[in-house]
Parts: sequence; structure tokens; C-alpha cells
Amino acid sequence: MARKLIAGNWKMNLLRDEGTALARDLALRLARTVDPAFDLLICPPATIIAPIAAAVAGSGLLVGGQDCHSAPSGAHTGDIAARMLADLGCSHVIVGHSERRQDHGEIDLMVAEKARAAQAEGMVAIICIGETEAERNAGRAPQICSRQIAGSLPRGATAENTVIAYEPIWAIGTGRTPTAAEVADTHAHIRAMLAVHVPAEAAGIRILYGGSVKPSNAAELLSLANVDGALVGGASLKADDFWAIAQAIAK
Ligand SMILES: O=C(CO)COP(=O)(O)O
Repeated sequence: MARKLIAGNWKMNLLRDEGTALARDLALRLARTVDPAFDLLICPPATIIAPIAAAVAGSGLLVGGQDCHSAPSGAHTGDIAARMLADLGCSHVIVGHSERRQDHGEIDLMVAEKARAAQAEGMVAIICIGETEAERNAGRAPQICSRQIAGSLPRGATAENTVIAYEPIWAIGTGRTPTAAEVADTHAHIRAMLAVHVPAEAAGIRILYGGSVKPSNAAELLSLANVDGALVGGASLKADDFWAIAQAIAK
């Protein structure tokens, strides 16, 4: 079983000085930890990845992007190529976050192409999936996850280059989460879907839970079968909270 991955998605928050200070704080805590039970990743806004990556180099703290374009370069004003993120030292890229699917109309095929672009540059694609509240209420959450995995998983996905993040949209930033039993059920379903699409890799692909993860619920969520880590939004903006979430992993 791979080590758990605790990933922080800073979204559109923090300027250079405060972001660098937060990253340094986390890097210091990680550097002082003997044999950590987790991989720790932060995904700052693209504007401050460069100073942060330089500030934490060698500490073990991983740095990632929140999105990338699917093309290697070209006439795409305002976009960022996977190679540009890799060039700054990023090891991971979040793709297909529900906020990008909603705000920018990203569909599964685009997410798969972005994931493949990140992987082609040697980075790990964190592919986000998850149902809306209406879909959940209609009992369609499993079908939605199945469809998103089928459409968003690129060919050539492996345990090394792919992470799935299950983020029910209604749980993001709301303080609400599914019950432990519901999370366990959904993650088992996702594992089964991976076994259909990438049989040889399915067991090793990490499946993160995201949506209102905080220090008070992290221990329970991270102890569940098939929960291989967390994708944390709001609570990743405070070093104490983000660190407490990582510390909640049972040794
Ligand atoms: O969207 C998320 C992480 O990608 C979750 O955000 P919150 O942890 O703020 O609910």
C-alpha cells in the first residue's frame, strides 16, 4: 500500500509573501519529521509556484499546479503548459477540479487530455471527480463517478502517474461531508471502476477524498479502506490545520 498523500489545494488564495511563509512553515515541519507516514503536497496559485518551489527545495515538501493546458505550447493566451509547471519543479497537477469544470466548462475529454499532458512531462495527474447535490439526491452518484472515470482517465494511466480525488461538490467548502460509510462505499466503487479500466494498476492508484476535510474529521476519513489520502481546500491555508490533518493518519 502506497503512503497516503495529503494534498493542499490553495485555489485562488495567497500572495507571494504569505504563500512562501506558509510553504516554509510546512517544509520545516516535514524536514523535522522522522519517517513521515505521508507525502505532503501543496498546490499554490501558478503566480507563486516559482518562489515557493525555490524556498522549499530539498525539504521533501512536494509542489504542484492546480491546472494545466493540454497542449505542449502555442497560442493559448493566459494558459499554462504542463511543461512550464514541470520546469518550476512541480511533481503533481490537479486536473478537472469541479470549480474548473463549472467555471471553465471543462468536460471529461479535456480533463483526460490535461492529465495526459501532465503525465507526459513526468508529473502525477490528480484527476478530480464527484457528483453535485442534485445528482446525489437522485441516487446517481455512483453513475456520475463511473462516467467521469471512464471519460477523464487517460490511456496509459498508472499507479505512478495517476491519483483520483473524489470530491462531492456539495461537500466542498460547506462543512458538510458524506458519512464514513458513504465515503467507504464510493471509494470502493471507484476502485472497482479503476479495475475495469486499468486492471493491472487499479490496486496501486491512490484515491483521495476531498470536501470539507479538517483536523476534526481527518482521522476517521483517512482510516477508511480505499481512502489513500486527502485533497484539502480551506484547511490547507493554515499550517496548523493542514499539518494536523497529516498527523491524523494512524501510524
Ligand atoms: O475543493 C477542495 C479541494 O480541492 C475541497 O475544498 P474544502 O476543503 O475547502 O472543502
